[in-house]
Amino acid sequence: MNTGVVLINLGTPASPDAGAIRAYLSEFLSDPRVVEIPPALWKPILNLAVLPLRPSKLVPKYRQIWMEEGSPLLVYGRRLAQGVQAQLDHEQVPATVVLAMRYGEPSMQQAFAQLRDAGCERILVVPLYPQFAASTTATIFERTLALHREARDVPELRFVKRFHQLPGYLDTLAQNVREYWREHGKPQQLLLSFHGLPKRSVELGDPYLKDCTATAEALQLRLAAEEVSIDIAFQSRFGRAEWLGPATLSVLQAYPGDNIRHVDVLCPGFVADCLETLEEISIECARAFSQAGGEQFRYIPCLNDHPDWIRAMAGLVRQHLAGWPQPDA
Ligand SMILES: C=CC1=C(C)c2cc3[nH]c(cc4nc(cc5[nH]c(cc1n2)c(C)c5CCC(=O)O)C(CCC(=O)O)=C4C)c(C)c3C=C
Ligand SMILES: [Fe+2]
Ligand SMILES: [Fe+2]
Repeated sequence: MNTGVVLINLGTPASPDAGAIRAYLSEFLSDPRVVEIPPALWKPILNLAVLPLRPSKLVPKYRQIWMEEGSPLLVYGRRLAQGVQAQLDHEQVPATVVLAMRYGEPSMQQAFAQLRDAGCERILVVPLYPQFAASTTATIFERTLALHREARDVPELRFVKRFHQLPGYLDTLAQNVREYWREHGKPQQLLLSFHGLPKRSVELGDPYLKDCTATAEALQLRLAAEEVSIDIAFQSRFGRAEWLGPATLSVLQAYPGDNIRHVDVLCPGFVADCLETLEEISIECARAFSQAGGEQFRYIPCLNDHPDWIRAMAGLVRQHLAGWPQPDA
């Protein structure tokens, strides 16, 4: 009997064109786990304002970050899946590793079909989000079950909830920062920028804010000897509701007024670089910081396909596969 592992990230448009971006946003923003406004109110806003207007604004942004092989989120996701497969093969852990996206392609449906065709009767589902939010991780759990709703022969399933305390994740992030500083020198300030969430999600019980705070504290401990001040902020606000704060953009705009003019930004909530890091942080936020009087803005890349991160992810998979008995054992 074979074992499958599916690594799942958010998803990204198939091309940096308005049509593909619209199709992606339509699927993403129609998920009631992502936008928790009653559908009768949200559908008209989505169809009459967001989908007609937002894609054309995003075209130049996606074009700026697009890589030769495709969207960075997908490119790094593929490299991670291939790397984890190679690492597990090397460790003689028998498992088939595939990549899927919650929205767009490669779809979760395709991934589960591929694993079923490979004879996998046990599947480990690994959302690529270190911190748990209902709008990211829970929707993957739900979609997994929904995709098997009609099936007659359902595989055994295990789910990874989060991995913000995984030593390999934290150590590789801290090591990346240390190496960056050794090579380029230290900043006055390190800003940890996490993807934001509506405040209401946390009030309703999402552990996301606690997970982000715990991640920041763990990184702070690992970087204490560097003696660089560390702040935490939340980026990528969407819509009119109140989101977690402080907002990354406002924090950066306020720094020069406090005489902080050399800043490094790290985005520990994203394991792969994407629009939100390469465009929103590295371009938009960098520009705003400079306009506010900042002098040096540096963005430290995500874990992407770092060999230590690939090994850490393979280790996480190994841990979660442990003790899963073969039916004939
Ligand atoms: C209600 C809206 C949104 C919530 C809640 C949200 C949470 C959330 N998102 C990520 C990770 C990513 N988001 C990305 C893009 C993106 N996110 C939203 C909206 C919400 N996100 C939108 C509308 C978009 C598309 C771009 C835009 O219009 O600004 C991406 C990048 C995709 C890419 O193609 O590169 C990622 C990754 C997390 C981790 C999270 C909650 C914790
Ligand atoms: Fe998002
Ligand atoms: Fe954004």
